[in-house]
Amino acid sequence: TILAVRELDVGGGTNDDGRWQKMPQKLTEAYPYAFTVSYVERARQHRWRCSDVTFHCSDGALRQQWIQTIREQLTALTSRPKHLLVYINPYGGKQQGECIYEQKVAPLFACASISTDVIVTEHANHARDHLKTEAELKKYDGVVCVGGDGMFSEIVHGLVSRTQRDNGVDQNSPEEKLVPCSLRIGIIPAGSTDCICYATVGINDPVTSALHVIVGDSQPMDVCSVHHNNTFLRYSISLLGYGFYGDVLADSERKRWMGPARYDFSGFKTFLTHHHYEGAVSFLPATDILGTPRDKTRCRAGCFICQHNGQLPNLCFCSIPEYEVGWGVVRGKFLAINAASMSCACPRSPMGLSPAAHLADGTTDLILVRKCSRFNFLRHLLRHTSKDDQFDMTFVEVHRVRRFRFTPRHCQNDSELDLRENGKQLFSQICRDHPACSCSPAYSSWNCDGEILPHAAIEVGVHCQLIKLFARGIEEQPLFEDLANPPCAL
Ligand SMILES: Nc1ncnc2c1ncn2[C@@H]1O[C@H](COP(=O)(O)OP(=O)(O)OP(=O)(O)O)[C@@H](O)[C@H]1O
Ligand SMILES: CCCCCCCCCCCCC/C=C/[C@@H](O)[C@H](CO)NC(=O)CCCCC
Ligand SMILES: [Ca+2]
Repeated sequence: TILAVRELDVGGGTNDDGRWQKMPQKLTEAYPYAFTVSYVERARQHRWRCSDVTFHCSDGALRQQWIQTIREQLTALTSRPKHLLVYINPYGGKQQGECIYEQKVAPLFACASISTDVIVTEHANHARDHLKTEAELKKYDGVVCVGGDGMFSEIVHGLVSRTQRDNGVDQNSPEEKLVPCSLRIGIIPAGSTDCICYATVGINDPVTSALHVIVGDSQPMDVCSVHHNNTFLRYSISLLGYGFYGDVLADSERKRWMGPARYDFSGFKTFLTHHHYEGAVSFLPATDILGTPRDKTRCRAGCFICQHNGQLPNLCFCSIPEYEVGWGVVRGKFLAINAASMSCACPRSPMGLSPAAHLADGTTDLILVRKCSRFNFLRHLLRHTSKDDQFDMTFVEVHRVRRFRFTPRHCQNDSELDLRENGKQLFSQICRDHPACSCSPAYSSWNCDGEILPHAAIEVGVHCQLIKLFARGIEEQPLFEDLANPPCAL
C-alpha cells in the first residue's frame, strides 16, 4: 500500500530527510532524476512500518509523469483522510502522549500530506466538551485521539452526543434509536490499558495506528447506552463490569499515583476480599444472529458475522412496543456481572474477557459469575490468560444479548436508594442483622470502560455500528513469517 511519493534531488547529495544518498556515482549520472515512494510494510505481530523505495529515471519529464500518476491515484482514494482534528491527553499512561505524537505520528501525517489541528487537553472532559459544542466538525475527515481508553471514551461521548443533538435525538430515552456518527476516530495508544486499540488493530503501537489512519481504514463498532430511571448515564464500548471489575476500578482510582501498576495491586486486593453481590439480571437474548459466545471463530478483519448481523433489524430500537416475550431473568449472588461488547483483548489478557465477541454485530456478551470459592474464581480468572475456556465452569454462564437490566437485591421492591447517602448505612444494618455473615456490602459499582457509574440499577442497550474507527480489525497472522511481507500494491 503506497502512502506517498516525492521527488528526490540526487545531484544535491542529500534527500528530503537530509540523509546522504549512497548511490554509485555512475548510476546517478546516467539516471539523475529520482523519486521516492513510501509504502506500508507489515512486520511481526500486526505491526506496520513505513518503508521507502527510490526509483531513478534518465529523464525529468518521465519522472514527473510517474509522480503525477501516482499522486492522481492516491487522490482518487476517497477513503483517505486529508484534514484531521487531533486531541492529545498529556497525562495519559506514562505521560508520553505529546512526545509520541510529535516524534512518531506527526512526521507520518506530514509525509502523507494530511493537515491537522492539534489540541493538547488542559483538563479532563476538555476534548469531550469541545467536540460536543464547539468543534467545527464539517472541516474534518476524522478525529484522532492520543491517549488511553479513558481519552477514547471522551471522544466517543463528545461525537455521539453532538451527532444526536444535531439530529434532534433525545439521549435520555433508553428506547431511542441513535444516529451513527459520520466522522471516524483514530486511536494513537498512549494510555495504561489501550484495550480498544489492541482489540481493533492487534497491537498497541503508535506508528501502526497512524498508518491505519493514513490508509483510511474503517472499522464499525457497537456502542452500549447506559440509563438509570430514563436518565442517560454513559456510553460503553468495551466493558461494563459490576462486582469484581467495579471493585478493582473503585480501589485503583484511589491509587492513581501508582500508574498502570495500580490495576495489578487492586486486582489482587479485590480477589482476596472476595465480595459477592445479590441482584437480578434480565436480558433480551439476540436470537436472530449468527454466532455464539462459545464459538471458536474470532472477529477478524472483514468479519462475515459482523457484516451479516449488522444488516439485521434491531428490534429493541424501533417503534414496536416493548418486546418482553423473549426476556430471560437470572437472580442470585454474583462475584461478577460483565458485559463485553467486544473481546476486550489487551496485553494482560490477549484473548480478552469474551474471546468470541464481535466488534460490530450489535450484541454484547453478558457474563454472569455466581458466588463460588476463591479457588474456583482464581481458576476462572487464570483462564483469561490462556487458551482454556473461561465459560466452561458450573458457576459461569454467558448470553449474547441486545439489551439487559440489572437490579440490586435491596432495591428490587423499593425505588432505588441513593447509593452514596444510604450505602454505608445499609451495609452496617445488614451486618447487625446477620452478625455471622461474610459482610459483603449490598452494592458494588459499575465499571463503565474505566469510569465508575453513580447507580447500581441500570438498563443497557446495544447500538449496532454506531461509531467507526480508523482500523480494520485484527488481521489473520500469516502461517509463515515470510508471507508477512506481501508484494506492495496500491
Ligand atoms: N489534560 C488533562 N488533565 C487531566 N486529565 C485529563 C486530561 N485530558 C484527559 N484527561 C483524563 O484523563 C483520563 C485518563 O486518560 P487516558 O485514558 O488517556 O489514560 P490512561 O492512563 O489509560 O487512563 P485509564 O487507565 O484511566 O484509561 C481520562 O479519563 C481523561 O478524561
Ligand atoms: C490472578 C490473575 C488474574 C488475571 C486476570 C486477567 C483478566 C484480565 C481481563 C482484562 C479485561 C480488561 C478490560 C478492560 C477494561 C477497560 O475498559 C478499562 C478502561 O481502560 N480498564 C479497566 O477498567 C482496568 C481494569 C483492569 C482489570 C485487571
Ligand atoms: Ca458486539
